[in-house]
Order: sequence, then structure tokens, then C-alpha cells
Amino acid sequence: MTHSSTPNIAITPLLNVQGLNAWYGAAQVLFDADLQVTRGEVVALIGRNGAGKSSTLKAIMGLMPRRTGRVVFAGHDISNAEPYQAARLGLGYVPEDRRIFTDLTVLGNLQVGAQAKRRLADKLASDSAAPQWSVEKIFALFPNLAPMQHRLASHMSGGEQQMLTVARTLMGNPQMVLLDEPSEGVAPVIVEQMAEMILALKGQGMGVLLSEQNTHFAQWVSDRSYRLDRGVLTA
Ligand SMILES: Nc1ncnc2c1ncn2[C@@H]1O[C@H](COP(=O)(O)OP(=O)(O)OP(=O)(O)O)[C@@H](O)[C@H]1O
Repeated sequence: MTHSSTPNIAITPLLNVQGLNAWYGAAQVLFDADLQVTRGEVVALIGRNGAGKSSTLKAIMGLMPRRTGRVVFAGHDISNAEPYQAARLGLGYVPEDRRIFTDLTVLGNLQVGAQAKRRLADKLASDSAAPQWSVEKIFALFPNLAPMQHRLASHMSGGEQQMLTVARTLMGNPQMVLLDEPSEGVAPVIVEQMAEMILALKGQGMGVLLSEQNTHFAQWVSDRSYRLDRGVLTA
């Protein structure tokens, strides 16, 4: 007889999506998608404009008008959960369009995103699996945000705002993040910092699922990828 104390933690995916379908009104945009992401893994969704990448991330997060199928995150069935409930369990979501408070400073945006330490949200592992972020740690991860911490967010470039959106999401101490096209429309120097940031999150044991049109970027940062074509996902 063999015994192993933690086999489920190693093999159970952090995110397990099975048979996911999603619609906008009568139009189905995602068909029977299966995908998994484990802890410390970066997975890319690659596809052209309109292939359904954003819709897939929104369907996982519970942001589509209608979805069916099964979504399990950190051992919790979130198939019918509201987006805020998924977020409370430690699933972070960074949309394509920047969501920052333009009237607040960089520091103000980070403070708004801060959350208390999450306890016992993960049925599969101890809560130490989710890194705990502070403003200092965020500035270490995004060095170019530090010198502009007192600047109004409205006075930042698009790429810097994109970084701040990611940084603010991290302040909620997620176990995993869904990143919608992190490299889109940002300057090469910021693309590089985004890649380093994603690899740092992986290094801390977080799961990352990102959508990308830029296959070069996706191959650079990801361990695996899925291809999406007209709402159909293939490994
Ligand atoms: N709010 C919406 N209402 C109706 N249809 C939509 C809506 N948003 C997207 N769609 C349609 O859903 C399909 C998938 O779009 P989605 O945005 O998920 O693709 P994508 O791969 O993320 O592309 P992009 O990179 O352009 O965002 C497309 O046919 C698109 O036209």
C-alpha cells in the first residue's frame, strides 16, 4: 500500500473548466470549452480578433449574459457564481480596457484595491498559496510605477495604466489572474515588463490565464496554450 499526503494538490487543477458555452443574446460565441490551469502555470489563449478570447475569460469570471457548463476554481464550483464571489475566492480579472480611477493617484488606486488576507478560500491548499501583496511589493514588481506613485492615473500612458490595472488586481491577493490581452497596444518596454511580471507571478505559485493575439508574447511567457477559432477551443 502506498501513501502520499498531498497528491490532490499536485494534480488537481486550480482552475478546471468543462463544457463551457457562452452567448451574447441569441449568438453563441463559445462552444463546449474545456481547459485547465494548475498552480504556478501560465496558460495562453491564442486566437484572432473576434475568436472569443475575451468572451472565454468573461465566461469563466461570470461576466457573460449567459453561460452553461462547469467552472471549478480552487475546489469551489463557481459555475453559477457572481463575479464578486469568484473574486472573493481569489480569482482576479484584468479586462482589456483599463479599469482605473483616473481621479486618484497611482497610490490611491492601489489602496482602493487592497484587501485583507484571504483565509480558507482554497479547499485544496493552505491560504499561504496566495501571495500577499503590499504597496512595497507591488513597486518591486513594477519598478516604473514607484516614481509616479503620487501622479494622477489620468496622467499616465496607456501601457502604464494597463500595469496599474494589473497591480490593483494583485492588491486583492488573488491566487490566480485572468489577463485579457496584457500586451495589446502597449510600448515594447512595457510589454517586456508585463512578461517579467507574469513570470514573477508564476514563480510565486499563482496561476495565470491570459488571452493574446501576439503569439510571440504568448510563447515567451506561457507553459502551454490553447487555440481559439470562432469560439472553438483546441489544446
Ligand atoms: N458585447 C457584445 N455583444 C454582442 N457580441 C459581442 C459582444 N462582444 C463581443 N461580441 C462578439 O463575440 C465574438 C467573440 O468576441 P471576443 O471579444 O470574445 O473575441 P476576442 O477573441 O477577444 O477578440 P478581440 O481581441 O477583438 O477582443 C465576436 O464575434 C464578437 O463580435
